[in-house]
Amino acid sequence: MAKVANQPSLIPMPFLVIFFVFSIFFGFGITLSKAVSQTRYYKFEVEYMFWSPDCIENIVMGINGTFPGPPIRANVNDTVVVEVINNLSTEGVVIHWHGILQRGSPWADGTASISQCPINPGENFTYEFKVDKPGTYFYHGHFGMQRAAGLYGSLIVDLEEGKKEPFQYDEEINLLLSDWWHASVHEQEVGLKSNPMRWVGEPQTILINGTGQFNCTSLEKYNTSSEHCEWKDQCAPFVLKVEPNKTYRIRIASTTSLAALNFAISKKFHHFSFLFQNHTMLVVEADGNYVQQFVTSDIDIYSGESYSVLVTTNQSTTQNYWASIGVRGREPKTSPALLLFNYLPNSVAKLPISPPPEIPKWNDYDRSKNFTYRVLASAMNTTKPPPIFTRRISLLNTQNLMNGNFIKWAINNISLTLPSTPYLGAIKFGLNSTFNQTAPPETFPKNYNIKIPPPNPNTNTGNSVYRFRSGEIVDVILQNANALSNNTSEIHPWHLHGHDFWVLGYGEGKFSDEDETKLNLKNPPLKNTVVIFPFGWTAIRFVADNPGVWIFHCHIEPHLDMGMGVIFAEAVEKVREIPPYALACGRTATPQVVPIIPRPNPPGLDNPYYIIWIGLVIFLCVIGLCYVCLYRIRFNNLSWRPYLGISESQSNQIEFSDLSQSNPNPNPTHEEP
Ligand SMILES: O=C1O[C@H]([C@@H](O)CO)C(O)=C1O
Repeated sequence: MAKVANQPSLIPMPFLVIFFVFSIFFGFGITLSKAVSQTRYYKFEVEYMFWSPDCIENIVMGINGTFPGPPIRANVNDTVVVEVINNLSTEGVVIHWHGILQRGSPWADGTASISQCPINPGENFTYEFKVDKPGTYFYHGHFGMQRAAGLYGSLIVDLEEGKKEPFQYDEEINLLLSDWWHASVHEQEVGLKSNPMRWVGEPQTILINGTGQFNCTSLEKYNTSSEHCEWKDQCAPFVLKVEPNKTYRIRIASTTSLAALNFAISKKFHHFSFLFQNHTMLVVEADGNYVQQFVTSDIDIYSGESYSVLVTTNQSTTQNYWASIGVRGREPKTSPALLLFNYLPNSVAKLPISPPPEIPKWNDYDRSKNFTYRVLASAMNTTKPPPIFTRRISLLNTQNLMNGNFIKWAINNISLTLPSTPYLGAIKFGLNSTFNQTAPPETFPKNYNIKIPPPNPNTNTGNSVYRFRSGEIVDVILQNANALSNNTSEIHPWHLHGHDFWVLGYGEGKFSDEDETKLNLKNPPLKNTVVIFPFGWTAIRFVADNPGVWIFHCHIEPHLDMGMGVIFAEAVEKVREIPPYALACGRTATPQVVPIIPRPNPPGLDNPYYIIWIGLVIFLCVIGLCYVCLYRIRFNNLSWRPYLGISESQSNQIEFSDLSQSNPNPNPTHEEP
């Protein structure tokens, strides 16, 4: 009788066990990660439409028939897919996702001439990007002055489900602030390019989530019995219905074309303070990064910035209260917008007994600096700046003349004019003739006097690029200077695409060696937009670790239009796929019909429950398979033997050593004694 040998396995046992365990983790890992991260699909049809943002009928650039565009909301690690359909009759369009870093998707940054070609009228383009950081963001047009035309909306990224913010609140309110002109952006743009230049002037109205009231004091507006101010839907006064003794997270983002704003919630230190409200704000987030929390009665917010503040409704419940939003940094000609905190169950018609909080004086720069300098990184922000830089670029901001007459803004005496071929494609494919290959200046003359108008008021225009190797640690010193008029220097909020940067410091006058020693490497805030104050400097640091082409520019829309920006190209050789339609213009256009980027999977597949089921089925199958293998091996039910050409009965007679033979004898003659 043949001795039953220890059963060998076709697949060694340890391997099977590893495979088994790995399958479980892998199956579950995929299932869970898919279940928690989703793809959020949006379809945006961009069109001009009649609208009355401030009760005066005008034309706005709306999305899906609404102004501002629909809010986008996603969780960290989600993928956002936005199909943009251009329904404008005669203009191209692009949409930039402000504050989203676009790691691995530089083509989706939505910047005309930089990351892509404008989407032609009647055509569409699908943006697809991952949101990897929680925070308060927004999106807006980035072609010509389409942001000023009203092409914007908010974009909020929440933490992954189940994760908690490091602060507590009961409810959330989302405010997107903007400014509004009655002159069309076409008129504004032609004015800026004319000789003599026709400046856009101050905005007519400040809008809160797209509504404001022109030429009608907001107080009148809130008085529902006022005959002077018609109460129309599209410009209804902004009312925040709040419940007493709750904490609200107010997300505030500014997409203004020009105005620096102040959001004031209370009036401090007044003799009759018992008459006034004393709401306070606790600042907790800036540009999608947690900050060292501090209490304030008002915040300054520059175009391109965002904040989250916590407000507790702890005032007398018998009243309603005002908050005001007014202009800072430029002599205001625009009345502040008002916002009513309607303490429920009070009627909305109950006007507050305390007057609206006053906006600080527009040119009280010390106050502005005091606020801005308080924004520092929270101790929780573990990303510290590298201690040294490997490259420093000093950018002198001047207002200047071009060809003797045209007014421009210039950086190191170059006023940016964008090329027709997007840089991303041009650099990736080595199309050197599409833009100036001479490197732009890394600095400006040491003896430049920033206190006087440019001595040689004659700027060049240009489109050259600062190129960075992967991993370079870049410091940029933004140096402000006197504009064309004597004793004038303006505020500029600078925004960098593709990165957050550390704000290492601000200072007065010209940046010096002494300033260098005072830079903050301990807790500099991470931001995507930072201000330079008049006649001052601001120092930032970032690591060039995001392959792509990114614009760094003044977020004042007319200033960018007048050339106030530079182009950073980072390790473009590492950029992988660029959808062909993104490059279907200029020298990157191909002669044949360019396919439009295929639509991703139908939304149903991304339903998390569906994915859970698929994952579960795969998991059960793997378990079943492993079980069958292990069972058969363990209990000698060797039904796989036929695959080796062995019958079940014969197989029982085989010694362990026989299996080492490559072709076991089908008619064994040898028997155990
Ligand atoms: O760029 C600008 O031009 C005008 C003014 O300087 C010339 O009219 C202004 O206020 C700006 O910010």
